[in-house]
Amino acid sequence: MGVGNEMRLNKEQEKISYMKPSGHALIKGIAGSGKTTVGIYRIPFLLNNYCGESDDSILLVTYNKTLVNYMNYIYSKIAREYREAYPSLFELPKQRVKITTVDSLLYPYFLRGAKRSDKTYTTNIGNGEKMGIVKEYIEKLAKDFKDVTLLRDENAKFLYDEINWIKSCNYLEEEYQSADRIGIGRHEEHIQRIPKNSSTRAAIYQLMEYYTLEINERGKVDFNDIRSMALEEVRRECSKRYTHIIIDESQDLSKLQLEFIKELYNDEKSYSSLTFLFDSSQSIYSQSWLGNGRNFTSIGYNMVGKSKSLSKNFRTTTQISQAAYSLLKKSTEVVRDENYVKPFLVDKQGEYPVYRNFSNEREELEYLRETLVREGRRYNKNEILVVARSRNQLEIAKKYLEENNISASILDRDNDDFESDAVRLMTMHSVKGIESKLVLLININDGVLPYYSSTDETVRELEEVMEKKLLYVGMTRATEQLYILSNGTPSQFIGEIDSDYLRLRRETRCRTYSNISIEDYIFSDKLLNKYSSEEKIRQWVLGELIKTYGYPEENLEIEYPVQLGSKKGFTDIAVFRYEGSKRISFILIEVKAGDSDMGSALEQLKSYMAVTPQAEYGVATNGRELFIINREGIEVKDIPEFTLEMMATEAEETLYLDLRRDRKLSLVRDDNGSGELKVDYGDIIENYSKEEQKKIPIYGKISAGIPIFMNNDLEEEISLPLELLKTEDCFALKVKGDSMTGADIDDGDYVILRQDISANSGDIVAAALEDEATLKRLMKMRNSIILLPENPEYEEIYINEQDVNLLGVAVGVIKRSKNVL
Ligand SMILES: Nc1ncnc2c1ncn2[C@@H]1O[C@H](COP(=O)(O)OP(=O)(O)OP(=O)(O)O)[C@@H](O)[C@H]1O
Repeated sequence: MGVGNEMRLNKEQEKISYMKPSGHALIKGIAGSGKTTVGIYRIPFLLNNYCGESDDSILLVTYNKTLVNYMNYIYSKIAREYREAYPSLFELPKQRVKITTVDSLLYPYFLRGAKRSDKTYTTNIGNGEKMGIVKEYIEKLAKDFKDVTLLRDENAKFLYDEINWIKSCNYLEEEYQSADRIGIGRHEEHIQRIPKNSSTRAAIYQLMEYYTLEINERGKVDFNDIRSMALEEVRRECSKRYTHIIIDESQDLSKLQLEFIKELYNDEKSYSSLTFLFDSSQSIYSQSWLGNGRNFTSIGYNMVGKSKSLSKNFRTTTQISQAAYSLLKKSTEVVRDENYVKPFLVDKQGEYPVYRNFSNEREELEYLRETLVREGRRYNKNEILVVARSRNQLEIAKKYLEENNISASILDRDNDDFESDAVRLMTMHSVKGIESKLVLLININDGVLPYYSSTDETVRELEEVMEKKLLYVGMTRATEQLYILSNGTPSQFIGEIDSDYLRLRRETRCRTYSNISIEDYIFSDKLLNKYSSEEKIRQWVLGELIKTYGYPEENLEIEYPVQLGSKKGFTDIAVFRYEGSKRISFILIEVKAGDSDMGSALEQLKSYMAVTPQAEYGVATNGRELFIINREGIEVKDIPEFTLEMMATEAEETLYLDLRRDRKLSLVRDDNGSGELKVDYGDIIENYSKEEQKKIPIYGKISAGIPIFMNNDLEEEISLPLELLKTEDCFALKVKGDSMTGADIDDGDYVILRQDISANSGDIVAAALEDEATLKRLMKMRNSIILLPENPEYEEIYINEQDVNLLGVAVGVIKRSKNVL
């Protein structure tokens, strides 16, 4: 979570933060929905109201040291900022409140236990030594368990994970034999990782026992030994218990850790509380107990009637949320979890995530460097977070950046300087719970993500789900802008993110490359070689011109001839606009196959533009890289979107939704110089002379889906019959977003609004919310207003009547595309 000066808890969050404590409770919430926020805000509330006795105290606990550091950092920041406004709220007697990790609570008990048994242990055991022991005993056991094919050297890493898992669950052998592995065995069709009651499980259990004995004999312990010894010790005697415990990221705690926390809970007071903050979509460890689908009853709590959900992501922009959810949406393992919370989009306008693929690591690093320099103009270094799957990849990136004079620092459990003036680097696992304005996920390659610990198919299927959640965690860390980079073959998960939500460049509308099937090719009768890889790229570009930029097919041409001296050249695509009936090829596009060098493509493009004086823009792309230049050959952000003015005006036909009369009309503008407008009412066609029309101004975009900044720049004008507009003052806005699609209002349409400051229930209105504007259907309640989207993916906006600044009431819509109705 971050610190927003004006952050106010929403209703759901307020209810949870200030609810009367009554035993155990479950707060489920999607990434960024304010679970940690609620946890932190609940502390002063509990302290002031439910900590009356001298032994009462509060514990906020999680598994991850970095997150604890971060929570303390945020907590003290909030305390500082809000102390003046709410002196009582943040004046916390420190000794009554503890924010810490489970393991640091555990450790003293482990030490006490070791002392009691007169033993000294060291945790100094490296991965090499661990694997060595596992392999040694695999060999021994393979002789006794001849039918167990898993007992092979190459599965050592997997078997080691399994050992860890058994230990983290504190299982006896018969419990392990009947345990649902990874917890998703609840659904019959799900695979058991290893068959229950099998000799394979017997062998693994024995391997676990041998392994533990061996390391203990060497005077060493691993984390699970520490935890289980501590659990034994705390059960013998607990030295401090807490009246209120809040567990953040509870989905990722192991059973041992959860059992330990239970021992610290003083449930004897009438106002005691144990709160689990939980998100099944973010469980990223195989040892996670609850996050892998296990019911809370498995740790002794029945959550029926005790759970609440937070479903709005306040952290990321709508665009980043859409991309992140699209990754999880198709994963049945994730969405069928009984604790899965369906996310709702929050209107928070931003830019789409950028996805780039490079041929090698060096190119990717260079792009990372360039991006950091470019984005460094908008963000401080410590607002930038680079995230990779492994520590090793971070080391490589850090080295490269530092060689290029960009200070970078790897944040981990020992380094929690969130404010230092350096780009922050973190692994995907340690970044959980944390956020940053700009996030760059690097090395999202095949072989890196998903990472498999075994060649066993069933194991891989299960690990795949976890690895997908890991990418989801990474993506949902960005509050403003997200970049996803890969090199070589990209991770399979990239293809699972809906390409609608990815862009090749920031500030360019063009979506990332996606494969179009040959049956859907356009201009297919004109294609010389349908099967070429260049054609794939061209079809993707054509698709973008039509879907993203709104150009009708009539405004596009392929193999457009240009005269180069005595020779004829052919540009791959030309985009036209019309001035009256004059056709102007104002964008020329050169496409190349995926691995082509862009230098020569750019040269070719420039030569074509040089002999085509009307060409204002040139585009060159190979699907991976995209260059957009102007006539001077200088790179520009984007090509223009299609506008009605670009149509051939001799028969410009548009569709108009008359909202007042609920009818659809066709408008045809003649180009005989008279400016006459013909309106087809269905039963009658009327002609309107110029004098019978009214010019209305079109302002900058409004968001139907996403409130965006109002832009007062006058863009252009539109003429409509006076009869349709009546005498009122009207203006038009261009719609952006998809939250009103149920009312036939789509992205790129023009909505005609009557300037007004009052509206009736049921009207579609444009309203300004602070500096932002949004198009929604208005409903009046007693003292408040609900702004309703017409798309089930979006949530309604509740607002006090006096806070609504009405811009206008929609009277009609000019459709961008005439094919939609
Ligand atoms: N009501 C709100 N209004 C505006 N911003 C909010 C609100 N609630 C939370 N936020 C902000 O949203 C971000 C995410 O909050 P928080 O970290 O508490 O979510 P979380 O559910 O714990 O997320 P995750 O599980 O992804 O770590 C933070 O920046 C927080 O300040």
